This record gives sequence, structure tokens and C-alpha cells, in this order.
Amino acid sequence: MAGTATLMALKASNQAQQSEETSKQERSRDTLVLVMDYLTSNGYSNTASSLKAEGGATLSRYEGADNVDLHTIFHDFEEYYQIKFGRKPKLTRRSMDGDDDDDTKFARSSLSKHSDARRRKSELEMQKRKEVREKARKRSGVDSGVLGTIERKLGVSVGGGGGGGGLVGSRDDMSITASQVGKEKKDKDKEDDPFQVGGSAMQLKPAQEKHAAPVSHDETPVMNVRLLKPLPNFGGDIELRALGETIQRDILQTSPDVKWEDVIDLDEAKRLLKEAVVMPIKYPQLFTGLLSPWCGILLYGPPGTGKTMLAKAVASECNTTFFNISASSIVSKYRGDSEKLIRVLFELARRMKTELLIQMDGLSRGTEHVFVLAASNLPWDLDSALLRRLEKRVLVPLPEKAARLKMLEMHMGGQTCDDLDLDGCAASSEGFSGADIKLLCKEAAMRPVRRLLGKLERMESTEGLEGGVVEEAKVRELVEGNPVTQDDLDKAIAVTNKSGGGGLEKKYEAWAKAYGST
Ligand SMILES: Nc1ncnc2c1ncn2[C@@H]1O[C@H](COP(=O)(O)OP(=O)(O)OP(=O)(O)O)[C@@H](O)[C@H]1O
Repeated sequence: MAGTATLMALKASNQAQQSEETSKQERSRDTLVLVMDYLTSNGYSNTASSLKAEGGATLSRYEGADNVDLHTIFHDFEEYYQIKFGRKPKLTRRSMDGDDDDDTKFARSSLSKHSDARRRKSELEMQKRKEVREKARKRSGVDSGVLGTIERKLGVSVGGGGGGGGLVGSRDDMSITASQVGKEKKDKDKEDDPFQVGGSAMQLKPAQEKHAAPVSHDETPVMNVRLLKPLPNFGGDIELRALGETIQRDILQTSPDVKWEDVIDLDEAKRLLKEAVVMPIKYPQLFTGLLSPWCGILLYGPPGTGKTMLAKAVASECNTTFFNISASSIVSKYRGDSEKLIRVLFELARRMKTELLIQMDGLSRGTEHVFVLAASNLPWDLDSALLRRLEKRVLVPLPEKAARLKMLEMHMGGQTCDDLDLDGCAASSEGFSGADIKLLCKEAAMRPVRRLLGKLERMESTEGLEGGVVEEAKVRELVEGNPVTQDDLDKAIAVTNKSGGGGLEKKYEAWAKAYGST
């Protein structure tokens, strides 16, 4: 029995050793492949060819995967390090024997070829460093083959001891860093505890910011700044935590301060949102059993029609936390990792107890409930499984004439204007979105300012104010004598193009008939 156990233990240890060896080899191969990709995409084609030749057939059979390159790895490592230690990692250091012009020389040599003399010199230096490092490695029993090749081909010095330097830190550097990491980790463990206030600094706001002091009305309006709890540690999964940080950066920590009245028209959408979020918070007793609140609402329609405004109104009205996650932040930043990002998003939303869940508990009668408000310009491209979960789908259309008139009145209300034919403007701005109307008004209001700027410049020179400014009272007087005219408004309509529906109105309506649910 004892003999069998020993045999099995030996076998297991042998297997572990083998798999470690395989991983090491794969890592070396992957490093080379990524370096080769990097060299090729950065114009070091000769070096890349030599590397390929020297790497042999194995290297030719591989190429970098779609969603990874050296640059991304460095970037992600920097982010991870920044999150963990609150500072950027030091990846390079100035070579002791390099002169101050090295950076310029490097830049120049990146564009042109090295001179022979310089190449010989650097080869000699590299050889010297390699020998030093080899000795050190022999002492520590670490293999040097693959890295040695990379160093040579990159022309990068990977120094041993104190005198090294170059693009990549030496292994000696790494081990020093690692031991510092170990030390810092001990000191930081307390800070990194997700349940300790005062932990990971990035996502925490000082407590006193929670109730920002009111400011005078001409300053930024009072924002209800929220105190976010530190991130959970996601069972120690560093990657998930980093994703969590990304999402948390997209959480609006201030109340967006948009009221229902600020959103013109869109009564159907407002009704549904109130029904789904606002009222269940106020009257949870009414929304139980079959009447449990909606879990997801999709707002769809042309760009600039008020979908984001509606979401902000919900967030302000219910004092909920607003995660504004756009498709681009999901797709571009973590290419290929969008599933993970979504998982973290939900994980985070479930754990945001102080702000979100206490509110959401009201909605979900104690179970962890997250309400999803999605917005899309292209609803027909959405996955049907996702659509099914967005129980209510509301079209947010281009504004009708009456709504356009209200928008024009709202924007032009604060301007010094002649008697403007806003009704006529509303009639001739058919097809404009709310955002287009805002642009149109800005353009109209800008025209008198342009005239004024010329006058102000002339005044500066006649009053000997070169470089100085004309008195505020005088500027105000000039503004009052220079209102927005009907001609300004007409010209603004003429130069402002609709960005809205792009002729898709019929398509939105058809989709609304087929899939809409209000
Ligand atoms: N119904 C509306 N009432 C008041 N303002 C509006 C309305 N619709 C649009 N606006 C104006 O247009 C701007 C852009 O609106 P918003 O960001 O809500 O559009 P959106 O539908 O989310 O656009 P996109 O689909 O491109 O993200 C708002 O800041 C606001 O000034």
C-alpha cells in the first residue's frame, strides 16, 4: 500500500513538473510570437525576419491571437498595477552608461537604421551584459535561452545588477519588484479590503463630499454627490476587479439633476418609467406578486431624441445610481471580454448596497433586483433573447411640431431676442431631433456674439486695452443692444442639418408595430 502511495505521489509530482515545463515553453513561444508581431507592426521588419529565421519552424506556425498584442498587455498591466498600488509601474529605467541624448537617438534610430559603429558598440555592450546576466542566472539556476534571443534581436538591454536597463526590466528587477510587492501587499492588505472604507482610493469619495455645499446660482448647480462603497474583491479575481473599476468609472457619482419637466413631450416613455421605477419605490406595497415591477425597458429611436435625458430623469427622481455603460466601453476596451464585463456589471450592481440596492430592495421585495434601462438607435439589430428580457419597448420618436416649439421657447427663452417667429421655425424644422433644435438655437444665439466679438476687438484697440478686457457692464450693454434677430434664426435653420432619423422613421414605426410594447 505504502509503495503504491509513493508511486502515485511520484507520478503526480512528475506530471506537475511536466505541465510546468510545458507552460514555461508555451509562455516563451508566445512571448516571441507577440514580440515578432510588435516588431512587424512597428516597422522593424529586418529584425522581425531575423527573429523568425532564428526562431525556426515553430515560430512560423504561430501568430498573435486577435484580441491581444504587446501594447495591450503592457497597458493592462499598467492599469492593474495602478489599481493595486495606486501608481504607475516603472517598466524602464535610464541606462547608467547612456548619455542624455539617448532618447533622441533612439527616436532617430527608430526611423533610420543604426550606424554600423553604433550597432557594434551596442552589440558589445549587450554581450557584456548578457555575460553578467548569464552568470547571475547560472547562480540562480534560471534558463536564459529564449529571453537572450529576444534581447539580441530587439537591441534591448536587459541588465543584471544595478547597471542594467532598457525596454524591459531585467529578471533581477522583476524579482526585486516582486519582493517589494510582497512587502507592500502586507501593508496594503488592510487598505485593499473591499469592506473597509478608505480602501481602494479610486472609487471612494471623501465622506464630506456626500452632501456638497450649495453654491450660488451662477455657479455649477448643486450636485448630490454620492458615496460609493469600495469594490468587492470578486473572490480575489484581479481581472474581474479591474473590470469592475472600469465600470465604476462609468457610474455617475453625482445626481444628473434632470427633472421630468425638463424632458419635453415623450409622455408615454415617462409614464412607463415612472411605472417601472419611480412608483414601485414610493409604493412598494402596490407592486407585488403578479404586479412585480418591470425588470427591463428599452428606449429606442433616432439619435438625440431624449433617451439619455429620460434615464437621467429616472436617476435624479429616484436617487438611483446611474451606470452609463455604452456599447463602445464594453466592446472596445475589453475586446473579446464583453461577457465578463457584463457579468461584473451585474455583480457590481447587486453589491452596491448603500446607494442602489436599498432602493432596489423596494422594487424586488428583498431579492437582489436590478432594473435595466437600455437605449438603442438600431433596435432591429438587438438579439432576440435580450429583447425578451427588455419587457417594455418604447419608441422615442423625433419631436412633433408642438414639441419643437416648446424646445425652441425653452432654449431661446434665456436669450436677448427680437420678436421671433418661433412657430414658423417649429414648422420648418420638421425632422429635427431635440439635439438638432438645441444646435439650431445655439447657432442662432451665436450670430450676434460673432458680431459682438468684432466690436469688442475694435473697442480694445481704440481704448488702448491691448490684451485686456472690456468692462463687464459695457459688454452687457452691447449684448442687450445686439439681440438675436429673425434673420439670425432663419440663417441658423439654413445651416443646421438634421442628424436625426436618417430616413429611418418608417423603419422605427414598423419595428414599433412588430415588437413595441408600451
Ligand atoms: N425631449 C427632449 N426634451 C428636452 N430636450 C431634449 C429632448 N430630446 C433631446 N433633447 C436635447 O438633446 C440633447 C441630447 O439628448 P439625449 O442625449 O437624451 O439624446 P439620446 O436620445 O440619448 O441620443 P443618442 O441616441 O444619440 O444617445 C439633450 O441634452 C437635450 O438638450
